Amino acid sequence: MNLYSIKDPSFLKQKNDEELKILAQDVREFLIQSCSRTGGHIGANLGVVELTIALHKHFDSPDDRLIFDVGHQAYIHKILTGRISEFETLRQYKGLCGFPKMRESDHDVWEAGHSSTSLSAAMGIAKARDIKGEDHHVIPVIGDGALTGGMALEALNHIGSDRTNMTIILNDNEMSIAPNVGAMHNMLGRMRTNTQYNRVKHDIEDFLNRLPQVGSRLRDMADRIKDSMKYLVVDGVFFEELGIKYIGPVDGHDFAELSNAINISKDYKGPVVIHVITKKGKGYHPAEDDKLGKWHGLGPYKIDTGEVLGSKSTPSWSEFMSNTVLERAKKDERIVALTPAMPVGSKLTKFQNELPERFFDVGIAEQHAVTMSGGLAASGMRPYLAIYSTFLQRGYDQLLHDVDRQNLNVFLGIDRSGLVGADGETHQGVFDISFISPLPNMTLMMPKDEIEAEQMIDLAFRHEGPVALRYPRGNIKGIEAPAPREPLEYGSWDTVMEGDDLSIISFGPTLDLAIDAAVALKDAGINAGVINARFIKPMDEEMLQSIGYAGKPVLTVEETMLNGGLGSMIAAFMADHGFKNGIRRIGIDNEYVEHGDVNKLLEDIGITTDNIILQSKTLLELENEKEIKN
Ligand SMILES: Cc1ncc(C[n+]2csc(CCOP(=O)(O)OP(=O)(O)O)c2C)c(N)n1
Ligand SMILES: CC(=O)[C@@H](O)[C@H](O)COP(=O)(O)O
Ligand SMILES: [Mg+2]
Repeated sequence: MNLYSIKDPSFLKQKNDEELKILAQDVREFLIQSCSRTGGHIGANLGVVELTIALHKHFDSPDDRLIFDVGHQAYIHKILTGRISEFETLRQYKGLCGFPKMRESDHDVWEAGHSSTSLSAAMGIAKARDIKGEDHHVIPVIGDGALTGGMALEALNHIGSDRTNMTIILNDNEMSIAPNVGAMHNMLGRMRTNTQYNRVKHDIEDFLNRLPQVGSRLRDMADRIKDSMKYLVVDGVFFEELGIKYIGPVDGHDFAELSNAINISKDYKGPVVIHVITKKGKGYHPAEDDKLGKWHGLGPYKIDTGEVLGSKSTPSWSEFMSNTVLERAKKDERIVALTPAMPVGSKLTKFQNELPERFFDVGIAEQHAVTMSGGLAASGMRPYLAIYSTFLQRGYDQLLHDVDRQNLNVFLGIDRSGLVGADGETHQGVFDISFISPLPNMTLMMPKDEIEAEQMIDLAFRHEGPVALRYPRGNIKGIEAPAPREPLEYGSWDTVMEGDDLSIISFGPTLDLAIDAAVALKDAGINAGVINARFIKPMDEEMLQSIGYAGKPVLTVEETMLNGGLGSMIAAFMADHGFKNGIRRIGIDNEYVEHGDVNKLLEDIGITTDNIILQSKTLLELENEKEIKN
């Protein structure tokens, strides 16, 4: 069929299974073609083509509420709700979002990007339905990876005890981004292979139903036999014991099985989980055969070979960090590495292969990862926890209460610090400075290049107390065979360009923009100094005092939120010490930054060389006006 003619999912009601199969084929073909040009979460989406079609056929979205966990697998949902023509702009600046987005469609009733939120959201939506006396279905769709997240378990605990009516779709493809891990994953594996329990249970139910006159004592006895069967034939009937009816396992690529399971669930009063077995990457060989998680989400690729396009000149920051830590770990047995489900993104697979006994992928469990790092440190180990800036948000209390408060030697590698681009609002790594800097014992750094990063790694493993090192998405500079540098002086900033007219203070990738601006300003007769504020906490107070006494205006440049960023800390320092220097700050002002090419986003925000030049000039003009008035 012409997929471009789809306006909403209502057409599915008339389709039989054979027609749905053809539709699924067309959708797959479209996804493979379209994502080869734009990139995106192709593997996850190819796995849920039939499932999403079946959900839209049997439920009535948007009255019935489909809630996609993480939301990276909602492309088919977007196609079926009339958004196919926007796929050429997927994850691009001002284009279609890679996750559900309420402003795009009424069918997107919940937004996400972070994992394991769907069940709590579903509980809230279902409770509101019940309080308001409404009558619609609530259908959270959660993956086996997302089920390893603590929030999902907290929600199940509530849903099961409350017996709230909803249909939970558990999409089990045995993969998180990497192969899934953990006891929950092992348990699902046993359920997947154990169809015996369901068959026996079904046979008994069938038998009882066919005997309408059966006496209550006989029925009670049969029910007890049926209940005890689960202990005999299944390792753990986790969901049923929680009070959630379990239907499955269901072949997630078979429309008849899916329809049957969904229809049973619709008649049931109370919570139901349908355990759907799918194959990530289904229908496209490179993605289907992927055991490493590369095809979970990626950039444009060549369809015939599966080759990922785009040149890679230097190693990524993640690769550099993980490999440098690995080299140190080979010499220091106290060093262990942890990741909450991101061994692929954080490039820790080499560490995992070479030192498996000192590597922990704990699943999507940021809170656990942070506190476990604390536990390791409390016992004399030197844990390195690689964690994306955006996902560290979920481990904040653990960072504060468990790690920082106890002043433990945990080394956080804060991956994807700064703007990340295509994933957008939910994933920009721009809040960590604001939430980490108030923690009294924390050291927070960001290097300007990999040489400085090496010095910081060295410092982090020697330092007593928690240390966080931010590094961006993207690649290192590839500096050739540098001379070994002196160890970093703790808390010291570095003057990279002298200049008396004003000080431009920056760190990390934006430092280069500041240097370019200062060079251009020199040509315009303005003597701008540039300072590398490589320690965000503690700040170099000696240097700030000297700037303060010199009365130099200050321009700060950072790819983070202004509220709580370095600029605001410098402004507070100046005010607290009675300095009246003029200060301007460049950074992100009180808004969420959407998806798109990082350079375009930086331009929108004003984190550019041109704007640094402009703001420097404005700052100096304002200072001159101030002087004239005085
Ligand atoms: C809190 C949080 N941690 C980590 C991630 C990164 N992440 C995105 S999808 C994903 C795997 C999810 O696996 P699953 O739920 O099984 O979905 P699948 O991709 O297999 O369909 C991970 C780890 C995230 N989005 N949110
Ligand atoms: C959906 C999700 O959270 C991840 O798949 C994320 O998109 C990975 O981002 P990177 O590509 O930066 O590793
Ligand atoms: Mg999965």
